[in-house]
Amino acid sequence: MRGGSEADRTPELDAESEETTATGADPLERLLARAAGSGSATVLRDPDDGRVSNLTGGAQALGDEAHDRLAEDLEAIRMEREDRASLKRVVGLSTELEDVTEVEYRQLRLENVVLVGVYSGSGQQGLEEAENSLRELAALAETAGARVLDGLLQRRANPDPATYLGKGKAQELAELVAAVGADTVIADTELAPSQRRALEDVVKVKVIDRTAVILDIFSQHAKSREGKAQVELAQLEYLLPRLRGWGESMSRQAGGQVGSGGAGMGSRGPGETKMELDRRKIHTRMAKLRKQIAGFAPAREAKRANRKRGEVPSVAIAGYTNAGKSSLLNRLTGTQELVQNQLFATLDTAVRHAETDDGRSFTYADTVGFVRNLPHQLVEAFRSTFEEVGEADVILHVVDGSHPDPEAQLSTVRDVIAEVDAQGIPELVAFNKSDLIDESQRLVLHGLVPDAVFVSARTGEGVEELKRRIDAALPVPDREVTAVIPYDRGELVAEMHERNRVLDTEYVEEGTRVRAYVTAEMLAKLEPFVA
Ligand SMILES: Nc1nc2c(ncn2[C@@H]2O[C@H](COP(=O)(O)OP(=O)(O)OP(=O)(O)O)[C@@H](O)[C@H]2O)c(=O)[nH]1
Ligand SMILES: [Mg+2]
Repeated sequence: MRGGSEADRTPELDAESEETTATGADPLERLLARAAGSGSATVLRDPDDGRVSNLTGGAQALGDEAHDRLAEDLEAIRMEREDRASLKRVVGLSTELEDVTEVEYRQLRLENVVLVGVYSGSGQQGLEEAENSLRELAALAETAGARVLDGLLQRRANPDPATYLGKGKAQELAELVAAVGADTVIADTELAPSQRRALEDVVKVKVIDRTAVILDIFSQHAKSREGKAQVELAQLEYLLPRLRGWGESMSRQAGGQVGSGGAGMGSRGPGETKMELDRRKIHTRMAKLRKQIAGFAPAREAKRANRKRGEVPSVAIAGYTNAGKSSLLNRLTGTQELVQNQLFATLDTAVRHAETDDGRSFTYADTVGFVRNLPHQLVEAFRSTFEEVGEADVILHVVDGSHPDPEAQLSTVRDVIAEVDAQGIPELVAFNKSDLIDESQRLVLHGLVPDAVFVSARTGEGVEELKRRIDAALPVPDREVTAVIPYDRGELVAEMHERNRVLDTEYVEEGTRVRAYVTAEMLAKLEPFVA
């Protein structure tokens, strides 16, 4: 049988050479045939990086163990083959409209996009990770106002330095784009300017990257003057190295589809109009923005210091975008914070007042959501809104428990918490959307963070427990005192009720006799009346 021949010891499993191998069209068959003879060493050459890996080890009889190993090898080979055979389509990405009433509004700026990504990890995990990232990109694109038609992934050791996808795959992408009538391709990465141009040349429609989409969303959503300035600065930083040749490849295309409906995703904000400005003007604008932003800091600090001075404890709500932070805040306080099934619905920090069950007041700060691979240009903008978290007494870390990869979300958020030096602050993890979580998922989440609270901002499940846990995590007045407060100093009694913990009250002739746990600050004020 052919399995024993020398020449067959190192079968090349390169997709291209598959069909042309003289000894048999199918590497699976070849391997089976060889295994049926005797186990000889099988060496696979990875066509991506040319590395050689030994898959089955030395020669041995085909015992149970060898059989298992063979099965594993076969599976690995099958997957390799599938990977190479075609681009992987990620299902369920399409955001085509179901509700016709939305059509009118969205047609104004509708872009039809196809998403592409390159991943290198091997096996199921690498693929899942890449798929999750592409799903998130789909949500981002939708938030930016686009309609996602399709999504493709290519497995490759490294993105192609010239065209991001390999040449052949880029051509396939071009065919798909034409077939579905897409007018934009979004790459799940930050493309080098030359990659973007080269890929545009192949696919013949506008190509943008993940960074551009996120910047676009931020520019649409920023409301405060500071937020707007920071986002514009980030956009200019992104634009600057991409100035040369921007749009060049487009104008080379006969009747390019780009620009027909005005500026689209990735080119709103300072993009299109300022593109004609020369670099010097952009630099001047950036310097001005930086100065403006620096000017905002003292005001922000003063506001924060004010809250600190009053010693009103604060809870910062942090978490991934779309985790349900604003929904939960609404549940906890009965306020109406903007809630949307969109990424970055909240871009500016909102502060709400609340009270513990025993009447102590504190504040909640809703913060901007996190996103995987936050563009580095935005890190500064993000950090300044996030600094508040560093001043909080408690961090309420909200995680979407129904998300496919909550662990990655947890660690992304914790990384940034560490970056703003807030790791010392007590963190309370709430797995939100418990209405969407089944028992097995609950167990997994419980394993991730054993003392987390399960809540549903939608049904209200767990909200009372969460409130209790927040109460318990807030700084406690811990100095026991008994004081008799004259009746004309009623404001002190009120303050004790509000910021401290009153154990009991009794009305005596000299005034109100109060026994309480108080903070150091309160104790100083009570000094003259201590019994
Ligand atoms: N099923 C379910 N959906 C929820 C729950 N909480 C929030 N949602 C939905 O999740 C989406 C996002 O909610 P938001 O409260 O805006 O999320 P956020 O974390 O504030 O998001 P950003 O402000 O964008 O960072 C909305 O569509 C909510 O209706 C929940 O407990 N269960
Ligand atoms: Mg929000």
